Amino acid sequence: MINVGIAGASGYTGVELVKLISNHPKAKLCAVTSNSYKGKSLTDIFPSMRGFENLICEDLDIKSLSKKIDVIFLALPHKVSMQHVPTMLGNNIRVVDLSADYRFTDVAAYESAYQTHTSKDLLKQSVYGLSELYRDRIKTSNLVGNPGCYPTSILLPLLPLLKEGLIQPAGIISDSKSGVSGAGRSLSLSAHFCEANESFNPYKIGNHRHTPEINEILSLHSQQPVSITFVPHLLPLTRGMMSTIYARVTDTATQDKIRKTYDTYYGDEPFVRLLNKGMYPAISHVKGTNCCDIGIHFDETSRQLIMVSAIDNLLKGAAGQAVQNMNIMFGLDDETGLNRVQGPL
Ligand SMILES: NC(=O)C1=CN([C@@H]2O[C@H](COP(=O)(O)OP(=O)(O)OC[C@H]3O[C@@H](n4cnc5c(N)ncnc54)[C@H](OP(=O)(O)O)[C@@H]3O)[C@@H](O)[C@H]2O)C=CC1
Ligand SMILES: CC(=O)N[C@@H](CCC(=O)OP(=O)(O)O)C(=O)O
Repeated sequence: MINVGIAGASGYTGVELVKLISNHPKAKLCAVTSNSYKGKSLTDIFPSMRGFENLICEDLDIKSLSKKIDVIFLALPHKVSMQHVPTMLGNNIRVVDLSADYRFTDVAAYESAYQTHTSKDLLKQSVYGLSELYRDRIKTSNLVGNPGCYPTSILLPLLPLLKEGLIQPAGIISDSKSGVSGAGRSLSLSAHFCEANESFNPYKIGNHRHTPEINEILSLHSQQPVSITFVPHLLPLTRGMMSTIYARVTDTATQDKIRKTYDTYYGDEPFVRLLNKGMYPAISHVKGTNCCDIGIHFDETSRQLIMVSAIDNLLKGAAGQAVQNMNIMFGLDDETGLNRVQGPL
């Protein structure tokens, strides 16, 4: 059994982790932390947990946690994670961090999008947690920087084609949409029901903090630096995310080669589903699952490739992928504890 702690269990990704770990056949939920709900039980915060999981939220006290857990999920805001990670690793606790604090290898890129990094040395040691593409490094890692939700939806369709030289690194555009839970549980005006309901709008065009994360990973796998045009939108949905990505193909690309490349990379992957020609993803088809569905349209005449991906931002975009990474770190099959669909579809 893997003994698990969840820091930030009172948040949206935190409670998804609680649900997944409570149902995981090889993991035991041993500790949950929260500042504002310290001393309260999980059912006080989320009444839907009544009868399923009733742990009491405790302080994030690393000495006390280290006596009962092997691994911790940090469902905490950026900057808060990096205040705790060095001490956790020093106390032999393996870490999957859902914040952006350990996603970057380039300190300057992190600091340009977030804030001064207080444990820069660990960026060399941390592994980017895009499970399908970084599995070999995740296996032996003590510190995984779980990807952002938008980057997961964009990198999964793009990376195989970019690595195999089938799309041009210049001029990639992603038009992406997220449900409101992507903004977290603490109230922001744009997430207010009256603002988001029955509406649809782009935001942070040209200055979203996921752009440097996406560019860094794409550039690491490309012959030349990549600078993507990324336009996020807020959808009036609780959860779910879709990215429609436009790229020019290279001279060698054909429909057949594109499909074969996806088969090579994802044919054996349980959570990436390439749809047949003429079929496209829908948020309702991935909601409650850890899957990323990908549909493509290739126009031979214009040499334009359109990739459409859909994920559940709270699962493959956060808690589900984090559990997938824990499974990889502890030598389990990726699917362990993740092969069920949550909620009605
Ligand atoms: N929502 C999403 O779709 C995705 C989120 N992420 C990332 O996952 C992380 C968690 O996100 P999400 O669950 O949405 O956020 P929420 O705002 O819903 O939850 C944040 C959690 O952190 C705790 N927290 C806040 N401030 C502090 C602090 N100073 N010290 C200790 N704990 C604190 C909060 O509760 P309390 O005050 O009770 O301690 C709460 O449990 C973030 O880094 C986010 O960027 C990544 C991918 C997708
Ligand atoms: C709808 C919405 O507001 N989405 C968030 C997604 C951020 C997220 O959760 O990712 P990180 O972990 O990188 O912060 C946003 O655009 O900032």
